[in-house]
Amino acid sequence: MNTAKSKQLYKTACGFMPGGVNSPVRACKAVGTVPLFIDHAKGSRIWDEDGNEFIDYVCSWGPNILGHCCEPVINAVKAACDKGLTFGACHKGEITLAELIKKHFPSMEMLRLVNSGTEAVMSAIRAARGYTGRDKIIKFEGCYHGHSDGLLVKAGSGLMTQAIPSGAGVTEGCTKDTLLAKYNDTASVEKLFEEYGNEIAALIVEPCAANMGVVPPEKGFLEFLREITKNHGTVLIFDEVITGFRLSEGGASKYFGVIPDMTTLGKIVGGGMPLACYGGKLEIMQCVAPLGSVYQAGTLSGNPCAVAAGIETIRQIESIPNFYEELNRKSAMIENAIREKGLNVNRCGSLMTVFFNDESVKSYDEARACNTESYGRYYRHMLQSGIYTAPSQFEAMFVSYAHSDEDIAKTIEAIESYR
Ligand SMILES: Cc1ncc(COP(=O)(O)O)c(C=O)c1O
Ligand SMILES: N[C@H](C=O)CCC(=O)O
Repeated sequence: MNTAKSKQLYKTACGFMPGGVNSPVRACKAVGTVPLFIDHAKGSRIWDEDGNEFIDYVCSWGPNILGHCCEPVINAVKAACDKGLTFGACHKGEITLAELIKKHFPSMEMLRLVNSGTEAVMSAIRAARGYTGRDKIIKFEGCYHGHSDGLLVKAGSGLMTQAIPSGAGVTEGCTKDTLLAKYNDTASVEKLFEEYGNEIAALIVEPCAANMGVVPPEKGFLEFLREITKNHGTVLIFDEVITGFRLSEGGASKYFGVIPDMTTLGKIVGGGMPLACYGGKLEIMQCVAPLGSVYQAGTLSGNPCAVAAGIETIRQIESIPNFYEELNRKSAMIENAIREKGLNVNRCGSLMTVFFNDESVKSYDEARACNTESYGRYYRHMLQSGIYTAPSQFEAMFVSYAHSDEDIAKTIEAIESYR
């Protein structure tokens, strides 16, 4: 495979951007390659600057559940662009999108549109603190909730890939109220509530962890979190930036049947544009300015072009019969091929990760114990076979509706030929 142009572009990019990238997970150091520079994409496929074609399972880290360049979404964005890129003022689309979100996430009684998952989570936590008048929060090791200061402690995603335990540049003051629990370990949560019970404003969790690789919640874990937070007056926040509109149209909350107090959404809800949101119980959201004194704002929040992409993406999902069943069917075929190869895999709906570990992975420690060199070898093999997957052991593989049976067959062939 010729990647000369990507290599040259990468060299140039390194002179302008840290590590040549605008988000660390894109750097491919962990898998022993340089990043591919993407020229264009369509459906299930992406093409790099050297003209190489790949079946894409990164899907922009989740948003492209309909595949790339879904025509109705592109047309909706074009129409919105024609009317103006940004107003910094109210417009009808915001209401339409909010209605659609609330229809599928009824526990988001009121919500606010923002520009990124990081902002959504940061704002949800601020609202929870304002509402409860408490300072402390619980997060789980290996969960990633964006790059706001207080959450960069034993976080997943790029921090796990680069083995950064807690981000430099984050003051002790910012993280002193962040308590750490272990995913799928109820005792670790109980211990924190015994010690800090009435000081804990919020517990935030990825309801299906996908930033230490995919680690689904064990049976009863989310129900336990619901119960213990309720008993202590702590706000339960489901960070559904990845799982929202992915596991079901009502996200992980509907999929697992557990209702949080607050939810954060990103990725799919913006249809590939910079848009995210947070919301939840009315009495919590009423604390947000201008109704209340929890301040949160954004020049580009509710951007009309991003809102148009979000609306059309949700409408497309709604209009396709058996949408999630189809995603599940295709994902199960890939999962089976990985298992038949004797490799370890975790799957939840259309999210999955091949783990290079002999044991099944249920926790951050088990994920960390994986052989990342072997993952790198697997990644390079898949890439050479025309399959583009996450360049890190600690990320998810995303299956989209645009992946055809032929794509799946080609992917399975690539898995089967892995030695
Ligand atoms: C679960 C989760 N929460 C929050 C974020 C932060 O979102 P963003 O990258 O849009 O800031 C991400 C991904 O980046 C995520 O996977
Ligand atoms: N794991 C991250 C989000 O899901 C990947 C996106 C990024 O940080 O660039």
